[in-house]
Amino acid sequence: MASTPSVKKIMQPSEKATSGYSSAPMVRPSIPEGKSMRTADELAQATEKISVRDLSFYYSDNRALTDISLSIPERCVTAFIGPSGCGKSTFLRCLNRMNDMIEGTRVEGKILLEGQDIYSSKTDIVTLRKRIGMVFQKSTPFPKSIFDNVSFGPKIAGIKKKKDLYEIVERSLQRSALWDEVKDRLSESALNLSGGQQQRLCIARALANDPDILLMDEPASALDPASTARIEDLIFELKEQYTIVIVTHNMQQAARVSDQAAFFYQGLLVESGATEELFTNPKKQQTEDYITGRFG
Ligand SMILES: Nc1ncnc2c1ncn2[C@@H]1O[C@H](COP(=O)(O)OP(=O)(O)OP(=O)(O)O)[C@@H](O)[C@H]1O
Repeated sequence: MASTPSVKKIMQPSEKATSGYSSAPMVRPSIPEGKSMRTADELAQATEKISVRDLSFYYSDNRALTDISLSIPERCVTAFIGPSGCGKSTFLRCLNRMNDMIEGTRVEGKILLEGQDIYSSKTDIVTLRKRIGMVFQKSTPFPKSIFDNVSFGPKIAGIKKKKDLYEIVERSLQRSALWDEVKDRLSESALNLSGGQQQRLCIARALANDPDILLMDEPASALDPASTARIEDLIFELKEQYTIVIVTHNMQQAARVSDQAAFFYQGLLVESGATEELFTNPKKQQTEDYITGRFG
């Protein structure tokens, strides 16, 4: 007989003594001025790219996500925030079915991509993962040339002509803001690039598959401040063309790059909304406590 999944409860602020609360001064992340961040009204009017409905996710008998419902607007940046272990990465991986690769996992509920349930038996996973590219925390270039790294996906997809591949490589590297730095050394090993360049190469590799959604799991957490700033600028530029979902521990980063933010805690979506509002006037005390650094 299957055992009952464990259900985690939300910690109340009154339990702060044992829940990672800090006595450090509260610091609210500042919303940068002059950046074209979508307002709540604009988000409400944006086309819905992904609709998550009552999603629960299990690692064997352990429920890691409970009844998540969230709308992800097209051509906007949505940031998932929350303390370690709250389920941000698990949720991100649900969006392109990367969790399918982990044995014993199970999903309840629906994720609709432009109205089509990605967990339907009719979904072709290869096509889905081409449409929804992913960039990880640690850059993972193959030990091959810069050109081969970026052209890898298109080659697998059957594109053979050198000229076509070159065009894709050039376009992808331009979009990932790396072209000018590498155009004269495309045949050099990707492993010779700096950490920040390698991460932009991985973004180019994802873009080469011509996705319309990019999932990014802590894409800048291993980088120095200058490389982080480049990735953040890039995310801001890419949202003109792509729907972007980013997991970040860094509140300032979420405030700088995202239009919408979703705060998770212990597998629950506590609150989501326009970043500007969530960071200045959250509806829930828990959100306020987290974004001002009182716990987590
Ligand atoms: N492969 C796995 N097998 C079993 N349990 C897992 C697996 N990956 C994550 N979990 C569990 O699921 C829960 C959510 O983890 P997840 O990595 O999604 O959280 P997170 O918010 O992304 O954390 P972090 O910010 O530390 O990366 C945790 O309890 C974690 O232990």
